[in-house]
Amino acid sequence: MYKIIHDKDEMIIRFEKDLVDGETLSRFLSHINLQSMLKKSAGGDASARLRARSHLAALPTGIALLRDPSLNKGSAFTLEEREALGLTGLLPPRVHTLDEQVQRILENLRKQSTDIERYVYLIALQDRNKTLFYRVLLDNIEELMPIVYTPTVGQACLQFGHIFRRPRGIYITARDKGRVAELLGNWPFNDIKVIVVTDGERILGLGDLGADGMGIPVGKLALYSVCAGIHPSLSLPVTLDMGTDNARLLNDPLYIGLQHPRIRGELYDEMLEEFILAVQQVFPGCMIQFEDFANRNAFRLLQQYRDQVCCFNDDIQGTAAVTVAGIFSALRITGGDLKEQRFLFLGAGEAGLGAGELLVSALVDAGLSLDEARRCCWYVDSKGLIVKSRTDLSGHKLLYAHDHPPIADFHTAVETLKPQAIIGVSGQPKRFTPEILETMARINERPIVFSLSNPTSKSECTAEEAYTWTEGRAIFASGSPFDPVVIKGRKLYPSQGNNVYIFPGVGMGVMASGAVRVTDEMFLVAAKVVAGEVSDADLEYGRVYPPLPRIREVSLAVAVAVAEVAYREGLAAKPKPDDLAEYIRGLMFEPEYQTYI
Ligand SMILES: NC(=O)C1=CN([C@@H]2O[C@H](COP(=O)(O)OP(=O)(O)OC[C@H]3O[C@@H](n4cnc5c(N)ncnc54)[C@H](OP(=O)(O)O)[C@@H]3O)[C@@H](O)[C@H]2O)C=CC1
Ligand SMILES: CC(=O)C(=O)O
Ligand SMILES: [Mg+2]
Repeated sequence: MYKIIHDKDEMIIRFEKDLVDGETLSRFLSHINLQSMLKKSAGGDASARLRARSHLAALPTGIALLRDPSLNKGSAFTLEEREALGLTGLLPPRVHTLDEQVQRILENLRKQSTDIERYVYLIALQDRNKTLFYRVLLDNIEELMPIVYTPTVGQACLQFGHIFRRPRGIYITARDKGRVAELLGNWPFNDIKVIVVTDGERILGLGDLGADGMGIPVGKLALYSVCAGIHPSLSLPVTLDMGTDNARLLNDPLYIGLQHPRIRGELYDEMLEEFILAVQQVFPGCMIQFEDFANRNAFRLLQQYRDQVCCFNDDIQGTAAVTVAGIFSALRITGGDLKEQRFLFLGAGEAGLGAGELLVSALVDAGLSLDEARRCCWYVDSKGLIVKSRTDLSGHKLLYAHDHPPIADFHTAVETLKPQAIIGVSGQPKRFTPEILETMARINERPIVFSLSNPTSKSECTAEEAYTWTEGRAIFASGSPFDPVVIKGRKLYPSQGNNVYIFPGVGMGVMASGAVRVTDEMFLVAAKVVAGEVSDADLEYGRVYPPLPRIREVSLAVAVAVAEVAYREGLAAKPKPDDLAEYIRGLMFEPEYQTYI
């Protein structure tokens, strides 16, 4: 796509006419840190010419080039590149292809004896050679997503300070008050389109892991690049280290965060506000994804900022979309009418109430009144069934407090309410007991059982339990992956009901259209698109989500639909391309080596 001619006084980069769009160009230029020196050619077409004095030289050379993970190709540098870029002698003589390098990585990875070792190995690869890292992940997504994401990322966060090698992303603490913009400005890339930010207080279902929660934004952003092709240089993981109330971390000499109790109240809110404003200033137009904040902050931060800046909460909105998508697919198996379903959630937090809200939108779309739609959704929280007579309810829970006698436990709620679907989002393992599953199977020909809590150790039941206690009739999805299960000689394929089907595509759709807000409508269309990508053959295997190897196509379809919403709702800052799908496809990062010479 581009060619670099390099002599001792100047460097010229010529972009082939019409092959390079502004986004690719700026991405490339931000790599080489010379964006300010770009001069468009007189015709203003897609060709561009850059001149720079050699002391500002573009590509690093020699060891510095090998140490730059965005540009490094390792043994794949050609002999010409080695000569021109001062690499001759610094690499073993044999030139390898990207495919051969992938083979080497897989061989080594599979030799590791534990998943956490595989995690450390992959993160080290990300530190060395991003192209190779993303190639390996993209081509082996089913095998490797459980390593860079749930469940292994959970284990990594539990011991983050102990496996820590190199920093990644930006850490912001309360002692940085007044200079958050300056910290963001320290990031080497200035064209950031997506930030995933956490304060580490509710990492998966593992609770408060403080700054050790950084593994989550890092993992989510790797998936933005793998699943939706958002170029890695366009995203930034951020941890707001507001302290931790985790006694183990407060006493751990290897903990990476500040060892003080969690900051609450005014100072916390001021830090959040400063961060949000700093992002607008340093990375205008950047989308912010709130991730794994505790319930007490998640809803109110979303409420506060969703109409002010381009942001969303993945645990509330992303999870909602993937849950609704799974329900749409499951109904194709049961033949049920959405309007006649009763959904019983175990857990009435971010994931549960977010899913309820989106289900209600879908039910209203299907013709129910708001009240009727809400009556389809029932919740059991840590204190029992949510009903009108309870006096301890607040916020969104009140919307689902139906007129019904109190029920203390989930099994009795299942027996009494006879739901078609039970959805576990409690972060509490093993709550879908054999008795509950048997009851679901007695009530329903094809019971819908979604056990969405992460990581695997927190799942409300395993795939094997779900199938065993329902005689293989359950339509089962889980937040973390489970292997297929053979029941009575039949192989059943559980699906992974995880917001990874949603957030990468949403981010790409927002970026492509320049959407200035992220709306609920975007999540509803995302749910419909994901459900629409499930084939009849998938359903026959028992899958309610598309197979992971199709995730790029699925994310592309989500991105197109989300961008369409942005254009329709007047939220898009960019002109609409004639062919939106082709345009977005063109933005997608392919992990391939560029030819430097
Ligand atoms: N698959 C996916 O894509 C996603 C999965 N999740 C998972 O969902 C889980 C919950 O996350 P989130 O909603 O954000 O957490 P929250 O803390 O917001 O909510 C947890 C809910 O579970 C309830 N709960 C806790 N213990 C029990 C119990 N013993 N019986 C019944 N209910 C109980 C809580 O009750 P109370 O309100 O009374 O405190 C609360 O309503 C986590 O494991 C997370 O990993 C989250 C996002 C995405
Ligand atoms: C998947 C996810 O976002 C969670 O478990 O928090
Ligand atoms: Mg999350």
